[in-house]
Amino acid sequence: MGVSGSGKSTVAGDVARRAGLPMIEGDEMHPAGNIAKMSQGIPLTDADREPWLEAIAARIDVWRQAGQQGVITCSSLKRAYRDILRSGHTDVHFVYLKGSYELLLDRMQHRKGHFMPASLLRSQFDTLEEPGPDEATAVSIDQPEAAIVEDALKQLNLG
Ligand SMILES: Nc1ncnc2c1ncn2[C@@H]1O[C@H](COP(=O)(O)OP(=O)(O)OP(=O)(O)O)[C@@H](O)[C@H]1O
Ligand SMILES: O=C(O)[C@H](O)[C@@H](O)[C@H](O)[C@H](O)CO
Repeated sequence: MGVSGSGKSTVAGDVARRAGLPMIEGDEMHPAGNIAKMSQGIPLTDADREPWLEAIAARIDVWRQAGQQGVITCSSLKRAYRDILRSGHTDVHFVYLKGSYELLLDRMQHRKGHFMPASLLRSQFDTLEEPGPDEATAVSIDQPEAAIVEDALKQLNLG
């Protein structure tokens, strides 16, 4: 979890590979209307995000029912969103990729070919309810990718 540009896709891909787990890109589960909105620089509302979060929770439940683990990326900005993803279970572990607005803006401005404009970063931070240690383990993104991945694997007891 983390705001746009925090490295969810990058880190989740590495973590999944290292741990031998399947990985799903949460952004690919957005309804088309959500992608269209973000592409136009319009922030999503709670109502826009709800069906998307429900779809991700359902996908997690498929893994749960199969007795399998997996890695899935999702911004998960508010506690209420994380509640939807947990859906009352204690087996959903969040890794919060934490970084400053300035660092993220720089990364988003240098990223090519992504639908999310850097202009939406401010609203991502405005929406973000940072998870406390009761909800997630935070990993600083102000370090090389490999170090972030090591931290995440350790926090998840996968390393
Ligand atoms: N540790 C890092 N150091 C430097 N650049 C990084 C690091 N991690 C990711 N990046 C770069 O930052 C950008 C954002 O990363 P990425 O696309 O993985 O973020 P994201 O959270 O999945 O974004 P979004 O939610 O918007 O899809 C990419 O260009 C990526 O290459
Ligand atoms: O909750 C949200 O506003 C969205 O999930 C965004 O965070 C994007 O999907 C994603 O991060 C793309 O950049």
